[in-house]
Amino acid sequence: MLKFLLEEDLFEPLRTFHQRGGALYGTCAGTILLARAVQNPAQQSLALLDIEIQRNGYGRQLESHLGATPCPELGEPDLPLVMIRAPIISATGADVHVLAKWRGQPAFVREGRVLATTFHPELTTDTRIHAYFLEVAACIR
Ligand SMILES: NC(=O)CC[C@H](N)C(=O)O
Repeated sequence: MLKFLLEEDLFEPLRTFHQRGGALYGTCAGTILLARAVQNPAQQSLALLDIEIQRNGYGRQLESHLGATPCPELGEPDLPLVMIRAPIISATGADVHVLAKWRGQPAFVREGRVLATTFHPELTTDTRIHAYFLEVAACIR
C-alpha cells in the first residue's frame, strides 16, 4: 500500500483532503499508513493520526485471531474483532480518543474526522463502525 501511494503520488492529495476537512478511516494496514510514527520496521506514513504503531504487533500469521470487545460509543453488543497480523497501537496523543481496546491496547481510535481500527470490521456482518464513519464524515457525530 505504501509503495502504491508513493508510486501514484497520493500522499499530498490525501493530506490535502484531510486538511480540507475530509474524513478518513483506516483498517489495519490503513491505520499503519495514517499513523504519526511506524515501528517494526520504521517506515514513511501520512502522519494524519497522532499514534505510534507497531506492525505485526501480535506476531506472525499464526497469531491472527478473533475476539470481541466493548465499545461504549457504539453500544451493545461487543464489537467483533478480526485481527489479521494486526498492528498494535503503542502510544496515542492527547487529542486521540480511544473508543475500544483489545488486550489493554487501543484498537479503535478517533482524532477529529480520522478513525482507525487495528482490526477488520468489513469482514464481519457488524456495520456499526462504517455507519459511525458516515456520521463522522457528515459532521453529525
Ligand atoms: N491485515 C492487515 O492489514 C495486516 C497489516 C500487515 N501485517 C502490515 O504490517 O502491513
